[in-house]
Amino acid sequence: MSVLENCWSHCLATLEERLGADQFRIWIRPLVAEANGDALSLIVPNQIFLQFIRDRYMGLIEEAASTFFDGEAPSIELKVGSAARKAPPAPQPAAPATPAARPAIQTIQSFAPSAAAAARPALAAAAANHETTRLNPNFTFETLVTGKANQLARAAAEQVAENPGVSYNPLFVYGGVGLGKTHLIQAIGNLVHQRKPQTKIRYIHAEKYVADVVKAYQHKAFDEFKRYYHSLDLLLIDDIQFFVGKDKTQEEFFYAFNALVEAHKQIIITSDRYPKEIDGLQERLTSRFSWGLTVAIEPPELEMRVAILMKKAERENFKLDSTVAFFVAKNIRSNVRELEGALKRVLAYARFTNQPLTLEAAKEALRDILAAGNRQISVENIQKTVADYYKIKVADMHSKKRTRDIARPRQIAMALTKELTQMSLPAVGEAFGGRDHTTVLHACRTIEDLRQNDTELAHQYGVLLQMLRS
Ligand SMILES: Nc1ncnc2c1ncn2[C@@H]1O[C@H](COP(=O)(O)OP(=O)(O)OP(=O)(O)O)[C@@H](O)[C@H]1O
Repeated sequence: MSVLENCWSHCLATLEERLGADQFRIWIRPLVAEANGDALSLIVPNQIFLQFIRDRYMGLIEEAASTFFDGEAPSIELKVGSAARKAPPAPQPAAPATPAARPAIQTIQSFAPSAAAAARPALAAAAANHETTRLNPNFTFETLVTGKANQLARAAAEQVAENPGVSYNPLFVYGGVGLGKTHLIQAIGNLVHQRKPQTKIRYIHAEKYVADVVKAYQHKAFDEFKRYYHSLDLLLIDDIQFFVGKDKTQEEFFYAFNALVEAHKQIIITSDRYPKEIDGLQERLTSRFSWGLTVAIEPPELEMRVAILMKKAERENFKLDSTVAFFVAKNIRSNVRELEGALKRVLAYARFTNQPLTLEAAKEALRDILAAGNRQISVENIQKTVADYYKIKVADMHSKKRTRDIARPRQIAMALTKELTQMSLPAVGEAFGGRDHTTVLHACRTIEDLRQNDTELAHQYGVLLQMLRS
């Protein structure tokens, strides 16, 4: 191996660690390195790729190369060429699980009704419902794409799956609609089940838990209800905000929570909000929720959205062109569920019309969604949404006031406008009381920095993004 080849191997190892497996596989692995005199040429498959690598990853590549040469990076050039691997090597499509190997849907242990309970028809029906408790076998860590938006949450989840009941109890995962909370916590359930099939795991949506409490109440079967829930090893409870206003449910859950945590059994909870923001949950519950670890899942950034699209397309045995993936990811920014919906639509369009999946075909397939999206997001809409959220006046978006409680929301609104509209910096400045474009740039940079370093602000920004895109 030449020195430059060695250097590239070093870069690959560093980048894989820094970027995570999915982004690495999609963006870095297709690059082919060639020594070109003293320079290192990286051959990329197409112009879009080239631009993307230059914008997003060149800094990291140069940094990695310079650590190899103790601070003296070789010159690195990007070239489009046929030597590059045309596409990320497609993983083997998941082999269809044979019933004997693994059932398509895995049934997890549930409580067995007592003879007396079974004799009561409604409770027997409730018990039968428990029998159908399911974890989705597709919701695994392998199928979960990782990026900045969820890497902390994933790391915590993996640790909990390694050592349930030990590291963080409860693990509380929060984030907006369709960002992968259910996927993540079911991945924990699936991994624990795979490693220790005898573990008593229960995944339940909070609404279903409420219904179970109601049934136990109607049939005076609280002892059985308690026996069942208090005997679990791992309880995954999804969308706990549905407990709001349900006092009896909250009381029962409080007992279950205490019993399980005392016995070092693991509880994992999701919600669309930070625990203390869930109005209508008893204080004794919200305070317990922060005993363990609370982690957020944020809306995915562009690279992660592209990675998700590529991965989902691969699972459908479809080789998605990166230009098309980019186009979809740039335009569908609200959440992963919608991204999946858009991908299905694009794939279906190509299949039905029997056309190759070109950029034009993708534009056509998503025409109405894009038109609706573009209609909704205007600077006025952003200013109003942000002002309402922070309880300030819309007029403050245009005013000269500089107090933090007004200036910060205004900076957030400017950053959102830059992100969600096609407006130029001067146009954004104009819309915010005739400010200079440098003020807008400063606002965007400040908010970008705060999003990296201030989790509360990052969460608020994520919520606003979702509100504006929905
Ligand atoms: N990082 C990711 N990688 C791959 N797929 C993802 C990712 N995040 C979300 N998804 C997919 O997006 C879809 C929606 O995710 P999920 O249901 O877990 O969201 P959620 O946050 O629980 O939503 P809700 O708030 O509506 O309950 C699922 O099909 C899931 O597999």
